[in-house]
Amino acid sequence: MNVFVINSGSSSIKYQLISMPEAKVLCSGLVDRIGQEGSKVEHKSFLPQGEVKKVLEIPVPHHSVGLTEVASLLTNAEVGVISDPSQVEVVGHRVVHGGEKFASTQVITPEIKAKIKALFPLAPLHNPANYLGIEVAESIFPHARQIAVFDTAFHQSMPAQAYRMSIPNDLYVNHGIRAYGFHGTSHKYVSERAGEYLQKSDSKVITIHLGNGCSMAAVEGGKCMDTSMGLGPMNGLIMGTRAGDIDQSVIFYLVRELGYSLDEVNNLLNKKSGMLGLTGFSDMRDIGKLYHQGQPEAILAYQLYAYRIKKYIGSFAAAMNGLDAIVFTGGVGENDQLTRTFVCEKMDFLGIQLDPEKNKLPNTGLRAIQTDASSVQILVIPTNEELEIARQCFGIED
Ligand SMILES: Nc1ncnc2c1ncn2[C@@H]1O[C@H](COP(=O)(O)OP(=O)(O)O)[C@@H](O)[C@H]1O
Ligand SMILES: CC(=O)OP(=O)(O)O
Ligand SMILES: [Mg+2]
Repeated sequence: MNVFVINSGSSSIKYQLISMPEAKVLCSGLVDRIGQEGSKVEHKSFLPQGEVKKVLEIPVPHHSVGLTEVASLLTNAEVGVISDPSQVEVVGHRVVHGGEKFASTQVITPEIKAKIKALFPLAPLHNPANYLGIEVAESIFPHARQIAVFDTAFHQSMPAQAYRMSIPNDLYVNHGIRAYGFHGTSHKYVSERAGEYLQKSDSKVITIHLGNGCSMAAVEGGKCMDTSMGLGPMNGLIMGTRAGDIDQSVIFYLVRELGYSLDEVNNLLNKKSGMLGLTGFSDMRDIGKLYHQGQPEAILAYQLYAYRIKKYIGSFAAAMNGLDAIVFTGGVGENDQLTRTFVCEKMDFLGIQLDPEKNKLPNTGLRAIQTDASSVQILVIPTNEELEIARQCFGIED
């Protein structure tokens, strides 16, 4: 069964065509900078004769243009891996917010689409792009079953003490205001890999997903017990452009004293804050270069970014009453040695001791980077949200 997995972001689409159940990746790629200057499609096909790459530097004004280009690459004479779009039997969509309705993968129906749409205000950077991806895929692959895999699903196992907020009960009961958590597909995938590696069914693991969006999860015996994101994917860790946890007073001050509208506050905290607000850059590679040049803002930004992660490690270890492993994943977690160094510094009281040499190992797969004396394992595990989505799609089709 061919599953085409689409991970639509606000300005990018990541995709993979995966043949299940053997989990063979036929092709993969990225449509980047949608609606901006310099947009492009980077495509890789895994053909019998080897890997073939194709880069299209073309205007991609919106998601439908990007997905139409990708669909034609699937059947392209040079890099194509199928002969007709009807050979895609399932399209698996990453949908960021599923609210309290969806603890599992769903076949997309008009009702499901309406629910995804109703959650736009809670995930304004993500759900609209996910919805658009579904509509475009329905027109390009009309014969395929469209399936949604929700970022929130893995976190539905959290106990009430982790997801409820200390505000009047009515706001939860009648309006669903609670913590939901995100990046669940990634936290699930890497925590399962960690559990297999540790060979311990009741393992206590903290997963640290550091991409453009960043979040952490406390996972005990394979179940999520707590996570750093909440009602929407804004709070918790410092991210590329999002502030993460912030004192509520700041919002009132911005509105009452500095004349911000609520939309402007939302835009500030989602798109202009985080590492971008601290350094002028959101991409960790740029900030890493500035750090090595000794730029004070970049040094402070690294300190803040890591300090927030350390605080969550401490609180999640306390919440689980123990810790077997911490897992770094996502573009930054997998690749940035400096972030891992900062995070693990002065954590030996918890049994976390990084081996600086092992920390330099290339990102070629799962690796353990702690010293022999470290009682907590420090793992780097490349995430694979697309494979996890394909598995879940196959699971409900099977
Ligand atoms: N070699 C690297 N060193 C440091 N940071 C990296 C490296 N490669 C990617 N990153 C960072 O990873 C982040 C993107 O991560 P990714 O998981 O792809 O994000 P998302 O899926 O949220 O778009 C960017 O901040 C980027 O700078
Ligand atoms: C939920 C979320 O923050 O996703 P991303 O990291 O892809 O922006
Ligand atoms: Mg991501």
